[in-house]
Formats: sequence, C-alpha cells, structure tokens
Amino acid sequence: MAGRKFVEVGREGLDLLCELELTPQSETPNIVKEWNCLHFNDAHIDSLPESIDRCIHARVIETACNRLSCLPQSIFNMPQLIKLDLSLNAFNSFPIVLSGMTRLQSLNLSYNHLSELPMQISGMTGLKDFNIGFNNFTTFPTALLNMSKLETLTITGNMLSNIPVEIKDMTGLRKFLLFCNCFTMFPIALCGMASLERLYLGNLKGLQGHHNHISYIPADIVSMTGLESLDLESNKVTHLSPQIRNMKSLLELNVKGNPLVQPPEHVADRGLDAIKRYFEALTTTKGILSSRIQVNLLGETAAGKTSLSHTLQRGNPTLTTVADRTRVVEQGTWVYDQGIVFNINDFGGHDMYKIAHPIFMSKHSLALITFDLSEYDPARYQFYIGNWIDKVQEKLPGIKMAIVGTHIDQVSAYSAKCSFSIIKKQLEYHRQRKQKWYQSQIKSIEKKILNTDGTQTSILKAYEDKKSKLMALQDQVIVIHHGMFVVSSKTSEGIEELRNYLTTVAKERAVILPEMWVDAATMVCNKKYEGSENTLGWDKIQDLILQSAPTLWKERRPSKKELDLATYDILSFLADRGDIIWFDSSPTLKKVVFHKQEVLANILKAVLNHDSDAVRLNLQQSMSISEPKAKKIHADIFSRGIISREAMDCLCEPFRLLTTEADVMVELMQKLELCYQVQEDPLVPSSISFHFTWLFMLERQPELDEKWPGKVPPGTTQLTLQIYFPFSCPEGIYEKLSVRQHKYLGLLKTKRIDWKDGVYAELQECQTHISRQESRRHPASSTSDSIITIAVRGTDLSKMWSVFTCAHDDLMDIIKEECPGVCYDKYLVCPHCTSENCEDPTLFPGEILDQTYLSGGVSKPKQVPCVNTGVSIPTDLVYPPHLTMGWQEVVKKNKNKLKQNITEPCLFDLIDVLIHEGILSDRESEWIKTSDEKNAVFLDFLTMKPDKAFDILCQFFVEHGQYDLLKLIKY
Ligand SMILES: Nc1nc2c(ncn2[C@@H]2O[C@H](COP(=O)(O)OP(=O)(O)OP(=O)(O)O)[C@@H](O)[C@H]2O)c(=O)[nH]1
Repeated sequence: MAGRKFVEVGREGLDLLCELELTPQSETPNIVKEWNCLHFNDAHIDSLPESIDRCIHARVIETACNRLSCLPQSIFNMPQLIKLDLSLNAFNSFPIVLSGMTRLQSLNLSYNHLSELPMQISGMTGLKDFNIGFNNFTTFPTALLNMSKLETLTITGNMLSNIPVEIKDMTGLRKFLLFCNCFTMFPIALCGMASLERLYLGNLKGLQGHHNHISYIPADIVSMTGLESLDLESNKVTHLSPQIRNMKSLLELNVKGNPLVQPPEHVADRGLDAIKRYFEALTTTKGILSSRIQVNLLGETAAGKTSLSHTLQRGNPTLTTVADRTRVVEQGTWVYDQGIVFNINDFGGHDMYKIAHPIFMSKHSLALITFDLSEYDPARYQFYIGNWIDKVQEKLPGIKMAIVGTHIDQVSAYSAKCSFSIIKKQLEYHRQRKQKWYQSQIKSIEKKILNTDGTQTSILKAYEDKKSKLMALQDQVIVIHHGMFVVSSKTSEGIEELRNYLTTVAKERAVILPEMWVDAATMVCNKKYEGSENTLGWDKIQDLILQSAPTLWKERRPSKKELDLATYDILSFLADRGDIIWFDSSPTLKKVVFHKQEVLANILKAVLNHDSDAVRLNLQQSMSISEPKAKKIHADIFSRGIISREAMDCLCEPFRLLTTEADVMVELMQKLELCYQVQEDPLVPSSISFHFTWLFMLERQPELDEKWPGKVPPGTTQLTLQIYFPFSCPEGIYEKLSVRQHKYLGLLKTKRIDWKDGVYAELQECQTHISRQESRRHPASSTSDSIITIAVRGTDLSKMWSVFTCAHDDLMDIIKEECPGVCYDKYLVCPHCTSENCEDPTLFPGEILDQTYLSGGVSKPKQVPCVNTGVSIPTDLVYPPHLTMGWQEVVKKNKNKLKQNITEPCLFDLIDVLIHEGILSDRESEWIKTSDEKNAVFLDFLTMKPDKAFDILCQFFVEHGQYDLLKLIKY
C-alpha cells in the first residue's frame, strides 16, 4: 500500500531541501523520504540543491520555468526518478549527469538553448519520451539514432530540414513531433519506418520564424504501415497521393490550411474517410479539373447588382428596368469556359432580407460589395460600403472580397478618380479603426492577464482564449482586393478587368473532381430548370446519382451504405460551391435538398415580408380563407409577429408546395431560428402558431413595468450581463437569442412577453429580461455601438445562475455559429450597484463566465470588492457556483450521479486520454481498472489532479455528446 501512496510537495519542499544542503551530515526527515512528486516550477532558482537525493522515493521532478543551466551531481543517486521536467530553463548543453540514468523514462528539455546532444545520451536506456522542442537544433542530433527504446520524440520548433536515413534504426519510435521546423520536403527517410504511429509535420499558428513548407507527399508514404495519425496542417500541399487510401492503419489525417487541389479542401474538411472515398471514386472515373465558384453581389438597393450579374452572365452590357427589384436573392450562372463556372448570387438590398443572406453564402465564395459610383456620397461610406464589409466579415471572416463601383458611364473620368481616391482612404480608415479596436482590446486583455495571479489558471485560460481569438480576427481585418473595380453595365467599361480578376481567382481555386461527381452534379443542376419539384428528396437524388454513375461503379452493386455515402459526398460538394442548399446537420432536413434556391428565397420573402399591403393582397387572393380570417391573420402578423400554421400555408399558396414540402419549410424556419413554436391550447393541434421574433413591431408595453420594475425590488437580486458590440449589433443575433430561449419554456407562451427589442420570461422561479439597445453613436462613421443585456432576477441564487449562464452560453454559441468575426466585449454588472441604482456601476470581466472551473482547488474568498462603491459584496453574486466551490468540490458533490452514468468503455477511454496527457500514471490506471468501484476510485483520483484534468474531463464529455454529465460538473 505504502508504495502506492502519492505525496506531492512544492516550494516548501525546496526550502527544506536547501536547509538540508547546509547540513550534509544531518539525518533525512521521514517526510522527505516519502515525497515522490517534487513540483519546483517557477521557483526563481538557478540551481537545484545537492541534497535533492535525500528524496529517495522521488519519481517525478518538475522544475520548469527556472534559470537552471546545470544539475547537481547527486541527482544521479535517485534511482526511482522516472520523470524530469527541465523545460523553460537556461541549458546551453545537455546535463551529462543524466546520461547514466538508466531508469529515467521521460525527460523534457524543451525551451532551452541546446544545439547538439552528446553521444553518451545513448546510456539512457530507459528513456521513452524525450522533448527537445524549441531549442536551436539545425540538424537532427545523430546521438539519438542509437536510442532504439525511445517511443516519443519531440523536436518541434527547431530548424530541421532533413532527417537522416539511419532514423530507421530507432525501431521503438511511435510518435514523432516535428511541428514548426524548416522542412520543404516530406522527410523521405521516415517512409521506411513501419513502427511509427503518429507523425506531426504541421505548423502552429502565430509562431514566428518556424514553418514547414512541405508541398509534396511521396507515394512511398504507404510503406509507413503502422501510421495512425499524420498532421500536415498549414503546409503547401496541393496533391495527396491516391495511395493514401491503401494506408489501412491511418485513422487521422490533418491537412487543414493547405492549398489543396486533389482532394479539394471541402473533401479534406470532412475527414479521412471522405478523402479515401474521393480517391476511390477517382479509380472508377477520371479526374476533371474544375472550378465553380460562388460570387455574391452585395450592396444597397439600386447599386447595380442585377445589371452587373446579367452583364457578366450574358457577356453583353445589360441594364435592368427600375421596376426590376431583387428580393432576397436571384441566382444565375456565368460559364466562362468548360472548366470555370461562376454561381452568381445577386442579393436584394432590402434590410429585411439581409438576415437571409448567410443561408445562401458559402464560406469558400467571393463577395463583391457593389455601389453606384454616380450617387456616391463620401459622407455615407458606411452605408454604401462599410456596413457591407463589416457584415460579410462578421459572418464569414477571411472570405475574399472586392469593391465594385457601378454606373461609371455616368461619372466623368475626373470625378471617378476623385471618388476612387476618397474611397481608398475611407477603406484604409475603416481598416485602421477596426485594427485599433482590436489592438486596444488585446492590450486590455494583456493587462488583465498581467494583473491575474498565475494560480488562477482558469480565468487566465479564458483571457488567453479571448486574446488568441482577437489576434486571429485582427489578422483578417478587411482583407480586400488591393484595387477597386469601376464598371458600367451600360457600356461594358471595366467589365473585362473584373472578369479577369474573377477568372484568375477561379483558376487558382481549380480542383480535381471525379467525373462521376461532376455528372451527378449536372443532373441535379439540370433539375433546377427541368423538374417541377420545389425540393429534391433523398430517393430522387440517389436516382440521379445512379443514372449518372459509370457502369463500372454500378456493376459493383454498391450497398445502401455505399450509396448513402456517395450521396453525402456529392451533396456536400454541391453545397460547398453553392449549387444547392443542404442542411446536413439536421437529421430530418438532411434528407431534403433545396436545389431551387429561389423557391426558398421566395418563401422567406413571403413570410418575412414587411410590406403590409402586399401581404393583405396575398391573403385576400388566397382561396382557402375567408375575408374576416384574412384580416385576423394580417393583424396577427403585423402587430404580434405571429403566423399560424394555416396562415403560413396561405402565404405559401402561390408556390404550390406539397404537404411534405410545406412541413419541411416550417421545420426549416425553426431550424434557422426565425421563429419559435407555440401551442395556445395543448388539446387543439390547430392552435399551433409560429412567433417570428424578426417581425415583432411592438414597443415595450408599459404593463411590463409591474413584472419588471426599473428598480430591483427589495429582497430580490439581479444578475446582469452586458455584451457590447462596437459599431453595430450583427443582424439577427438578438432575434436568434430570443428564439433560442424558448427551448426552456417548451410550448408555453404565457410565461414570455416579447416586444421589438426585448423579451421577458419566467423560468425556474426566476425572471429573465433580455434586451437590445443602441448606445454610443459615432458620427464620423454614422454607426452606433449596441448592447445586448441579459438580466435575471430572483431570490434563489443557484437557480438564477443556472438560467443566467444558459442564456450567456446560448449567446456565445450563436455568435460562434452566426458571426464568428464580430467584435464584442462583455461585462458582468455588479449586482450590488444594480440594487443601489448606481449611475456608474462596477463592471466585472465577462470572461468570468467563460471559465470552466475554479483554479487551485480552493474555495474563493467569501467577499469580493465592489470598487466603485468601496464595499465588499458576496463572491457568489459575481461568480457562478462552479467557480466559488472549486471543480473538485462540484465533482465530489455530484459523485453519485457521475458514478452511475459513466459507462465502463467510456471510463477506459477517459483513462487512456488522461494517461496520454501525463495526468494519470499507469499504476493509477491499473488501480482503477482492477477495483470493484471503478468509477468511484477514478473520481477520487481525478479530484487530486491539477486543473487540466477537469478541462480534459469537460472536453471528453463534449466530444462524446454527454451534455448531461457536463452540466453536472459545469453548472
Ligand atoms: N447607366 C447605368 N445604369 C445602371 C448601371 N447599373 C445599373 N443601372 C441602372 O440602375 C438601376 C438599378 O440597377 P439594378 O441592377 O436593378 O440594381 P440592384 O442593385 O440589383 O437593385 P436591387 O435589386 O433593388 O437590390 C436600374 O435602373 C439599372 O438600369 C450602370 O452601370 N450604368
């Protein structure tokens, strides 16, 4: 038993050892002999005491982040030592004393200044895991070649460009990490290594100076018969070898961030199986070089988008008539030549339809921001150009954009030149303004990081995450084609330049596709014009695929599963290039393909129409409803945003939808979170109606003041979160949040009251008030900052936090899904200040809510200062329960439920992950697996581990969809 006990020691242990060093003859205290884990990280030391060998049972020494450049000789006398962490120190040469330590299994010397290793290192016959990442190696240290027992070797972040052929002698090597070196070619010597299981040759973001630039993968890679995982992220690979499909052992392949042509990026994004199927398809049919790109024309009404779209498509100057207004989207195809085709989306400029634009835009598309140069008023830059840039970047950060001024025929050359140079300056000012915002945010987060105590790993992680997200977004700020195009759809002036630009981009993005896919795609696209169906069902799609499939493939008689997979492959490539709209993440909607996008656009237009007269006319013309009913439906839509199922059918009547199609449309509206469903009378199915938050026109009713008075009532507490969007609130964010809240209310309507910019709801004995308002105006750019406020009142803090954190998490999810590029900042308003109605309340960082656990395993102090009022307030008013108790306590509190719900295979997987991350030892794992109460013993071990263990546990539950278990430990 004694041997299994873990005794860890930190700084105090180091102090005691330093005292013992002064008295070499003294007896070693028993406690020192019991220590087996010495944590001396970040201890500001430049040497370890010679007395270290008094810790005769020490198995692990962690002394990262110090200034060590040598080791005490006595370390050699520590026979039990198996793990030594010397990372982030000052070693210029390898500490030779270690070379005789045959039992040492894991040695970390990363982030030192090593450039060579002595031959004696081969004496470390027990070494399995060796990390020399981020040193100064320019060539592979040949001393390692004799170490046949080494299993994991990390040489990340050095300057290697070659690996010697003798590497094959390292027969024990399983995992080889070579991220961020200087490889320009795949190290061919590795191809002979049948034992290698995991190989990392990618690059890490944001790392300066170290980059692998591999562009070619040799076919010989198939000889790596043991390879399970290959990482080539952010290299220059264009073609993968078709042989890759013969690599039976390969389970993971990361080729993100490569300029892929074969397979195309969208195939690679879907994982190794999709890549293998792609190459399989290339064996039955030939590969065709093809480029079909979606071009999105965006801009205000009458900017000249439709005329430009027609001019590009027809190859002749074409003007629309004024009456020809685009609603939502009009689609067209411009065939440049056989291999290059553009799917043009011409979006209506009307405000209401902007919310629908992202549905039609693919992330690999191009955006042309279009404006009428003859009408251009520099004072309205933001309206004509700026808002559109912001909108596109919010929704699809990193997408390629260009600016197009139309009506050049109506502008003199001189004024065109003037406008051109003004707009250029305005674009630059816009870019700088955004960049400045990011810089100030990064600075403020860096300040927060500096002012946070290093033990607060959880909040530090939240800050670091925010910082890296801000830095990534800052890099993408308004990447716009350097020039601006000026064109005329009347005279064709400038059209040639625009066409050249588009075709150059298309050529750069050409990919190789299996002919079978291309043929199937043509069949589906033809249905847009030939068939009478509004949507295509799964069976119909499979019919088309089978019709176009080569005989060879059909003769193989593909199983149902094979046919389903081929259908997925073809549909995802069609969706990626914007030929169809397909919601593959929804179990019911994925069986339906919206191949006629204008049908979808028209239905959205009919339902979201703000034109009261047009809707009245539509209803009056409906065959299925009486006049009084039509009036009621009209009133419901325009006063309350409510559309009954009957009304919906009536609005969709002109599109002659089949019942199944109408059902799909209704489901789609909910999936897109345009509305929530309410059943007024649980016994009457026809009382179902849909509430469109987008259509709410009413102002906040004064009666609401009774339920939610301006001042917090005595005995009640208010938790408040403010999310602040500089420049503007992205369209649809608030509306979606409001719809999403309905999932907690179910079919009940009585417990919520909506108005144009807010919702009040009663949930779990708490009151919730979510609202959106404009704050500061920026006259120079004619934009306003916006704030979404989530407030919860009640008397039971634990229930309040649960409702509050759910609403916060919903909003964060919506931002991630809908507008990952948006700028925002968030604050928790001090509940004490709110109760006192303080004009200038104390604001706590909103990132508090991004933490998953309380660092350090110790409870927070009971009080925190409210700086602006100078009083102390209870901590649980600012920190949710899981952050006041410490995650260990939360796990212990819910141990019974966790114990009952973690299955054995799941537990074993989790143990593997924790061993892999160096958190559980093999002995601990054995102990758990052989015990009768496996889950209980596991949880006991877990609560003794550092915070990283909790992160891994949460991540594991997320990856395995075990949200109930996650909720148990997180909220
Ligand atoms: N002289 C001239 N007229 C143009 C040009 N481009 C468009 N127009 C005219 O400008 C008006 C608006 O053009 P559209 O192409 O319909 O504009 P839009 O951006 O599609 O407008 P919405 O559909 O409302 O969003 C029409 O009367 C066109 O004939 C151009 O380059 N030169």
